[in-house]
Amino acid sequence: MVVQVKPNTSHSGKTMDGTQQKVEANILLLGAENVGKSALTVRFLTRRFIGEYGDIESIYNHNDKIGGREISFNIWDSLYPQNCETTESITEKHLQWADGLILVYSICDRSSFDVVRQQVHRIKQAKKTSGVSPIIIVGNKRDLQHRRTVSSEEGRLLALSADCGFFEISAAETYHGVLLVFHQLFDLIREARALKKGGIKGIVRSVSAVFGRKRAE
Ligand SMILES: Nc1nc2c(ncn2[C@@H]2O[C@H](COP(=O)(O)OP(=O)(O)OP(=O)(O)O)[C@@H](O)[C@H]2O)c(=O)[nH]1
Repeated sequence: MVVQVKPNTSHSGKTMDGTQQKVEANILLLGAENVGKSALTVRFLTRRFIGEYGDIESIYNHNDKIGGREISFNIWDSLYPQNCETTESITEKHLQWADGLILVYSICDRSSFDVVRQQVHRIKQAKKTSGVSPIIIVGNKRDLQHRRTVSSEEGRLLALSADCGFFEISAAETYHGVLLVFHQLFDLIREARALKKGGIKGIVRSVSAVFGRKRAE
């Protein structure tokens, strides 16, 4: 299926009358086939796990509220090419579009963990000059402990060494873990934007906005 990609025009801020504008965040899901990329996406969109998803590559839109603010998520559920041993499937187009990335492997499929390792490496190489968008690595299918071939420690270490976030979840069992992944990624995107906009001052402003809000609640 052909995916139409609009240029990345995500922005945030206030409208002329001072009201908060909707914030947009483009999120790209990558990872080998069969790891649960569609399951994660559908869980986030509908709170449901439906079991079988078919091979459809799509960009979905989902509106959410975080800390009282309207967020418009555009979620690109990508397909990993069959019989492809390389990571050439990640194009500049993917990376330019994405404000943040979720790299998914299955805890019971070691080769899918290797794919994520290669993809992280490739993304870091490609974005060396323009700055890397935040990445969260997700070990999915946590419910299948008896078939585990990738330890939590290995996942955590990979994330640590590549400066990525890390979660182990089961899209099949819980909605909450999936929600945490998307919300944490959104926080990282906001930090990255603040840093781009105003250097360290931007981050301080963004942190104090969070604490200010927390105190008010
Ligand atoms: N046990 C278990 N099965 C899962 C979980 N998440 C997904 N699955 C199953 O894994 C299979 C693949 O899930 P998909 O979401 O289609 O995986 P995908 O990564 O989108 O696969 P491609 O479309 O081939 O890229 C399906 O049979 C799902 O039901 C999970 O957390 N636990």
